[in-house]
Amino acid sequence: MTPTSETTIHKGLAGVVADTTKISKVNSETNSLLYRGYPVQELAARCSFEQVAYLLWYGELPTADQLAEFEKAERDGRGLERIVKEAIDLLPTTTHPMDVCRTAASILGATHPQAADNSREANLKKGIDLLAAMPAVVAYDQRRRRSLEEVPARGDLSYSANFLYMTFGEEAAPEVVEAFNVSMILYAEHSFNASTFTARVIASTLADLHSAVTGAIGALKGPLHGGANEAVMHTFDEIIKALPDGGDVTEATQKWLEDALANKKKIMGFGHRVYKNGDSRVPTMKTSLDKMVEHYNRPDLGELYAAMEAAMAKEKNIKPNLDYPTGPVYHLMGFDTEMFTPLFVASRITGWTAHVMEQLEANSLIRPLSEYNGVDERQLP
Ligand SMILES: CC(=O)SCCNC(=O)CCNC(=O)[C@H](O)C(C)(C)COP(=O)(O)OP(=O)(O)OC[C@H]1O[C@@H](n2cnc3c(N)ncnc32)[C@H](O)[C@@H]1OP(=O)(O)O
Ligand SMILES: O=C([O-])CC(=O)C(=O)O
Repeated sequence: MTPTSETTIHKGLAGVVADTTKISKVNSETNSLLYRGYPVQELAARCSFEQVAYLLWYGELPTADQLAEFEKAERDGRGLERIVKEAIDLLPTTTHPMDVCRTAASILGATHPQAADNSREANLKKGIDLLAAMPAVVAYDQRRRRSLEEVPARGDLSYSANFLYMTFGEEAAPEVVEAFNVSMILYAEHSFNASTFTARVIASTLADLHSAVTGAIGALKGPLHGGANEAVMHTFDEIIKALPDGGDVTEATQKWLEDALANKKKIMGFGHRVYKNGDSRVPTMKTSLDKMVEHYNRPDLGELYAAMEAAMAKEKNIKPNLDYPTGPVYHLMGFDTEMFTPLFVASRITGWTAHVMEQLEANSLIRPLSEYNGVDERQLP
């Protein structure tokens, strides 16, 4: 079929249902999100990120024995091979951490013994190896930017506790580990978002899983997608910088927003392609933010968060998405702003790879059509 000017174009594929999935259900009418049928809020309240990763990949929550085996595989894979560290060391510290993650994912693929094997069994192994390695990549990169020595992984800690330990060199408080675990669970999966769809497009050509993940990292980097969690913090920094001593945060935020909207800027951390009445994950993450604001005694950040949310509601009637509360949570934990989206990567590896496996189970090359609107056929001079 050759599209004509009468063909309906679905710009940005908005509203297009491209395939079925059993992995998650995003329901904008009920403002809900299910992973394999379970409400994400319940998973965040009662499960570890490791349990959720297992659920996304295998379709069911693990039994105690299955979880023990799964956790052992994740803990065994925590170290970083020398080649990955050497490659990271070759990159200047001006390199964006998302480029470091993308490079690391590519090297992990180039050196994986089962790289070319696209069986489900091999892809599960590659998935857990990536899940185990990415925290080490992020922690290694964060520390080298601060001229600090690498901290080796601890096999006696959970995924989240070890992630924080490797990054900051000391055990985090239980409430901080809990908030981090919640963020990992909420970021894990969200149906056909741009980076997951990228992974599925790449998988549909029968390329290998690491290629799909590497491409997905590139798609996540943009500020209209995962990069928004960093951008939220840049917004807060700008408002704080412009705030005169003893100035009113609400007024300063309102002014910043009016200027930004007058300049036709998109306000990062707000709006969503699917949810038009608020993101299902925000209330859970906001509760974690409140706990972190209290834990670190930073009511000023809580105030700024509330001021921008209220100003956006007044000016545009647009609600926050998950990146809005997550950015300040990671800031309070001590991560550099540029490390926020790599944290999203570490979590979303689970969703991406679950989708790669699902795509391969009933594959069809993803190749839409385009309507040509360039110059008519003509002769060479
Ligand atoms: C984890 C995630 O990836 S969640 C998304 C993270 N991304 C962001 O936070 C970036 C900021 N948000 C946005 O740019 C958008 O809301 C998107 C890209 C997420 C969704 O966009 P779309 O569904 O394509 O909606 P679209 O951009 O067409 O917006 C519809 C209207 O709302 C406005 N709008 C939407 N979001 C915003 C925003 N954040 N700031 C200002 N205006 C906005 C648009 O300007 C547009 O207005 P118009 O009709 O007057 O032109
Ligand atoms: O679904 C989307 O378009 C973006 C998003 O919230 C996510 O990937 O978590």
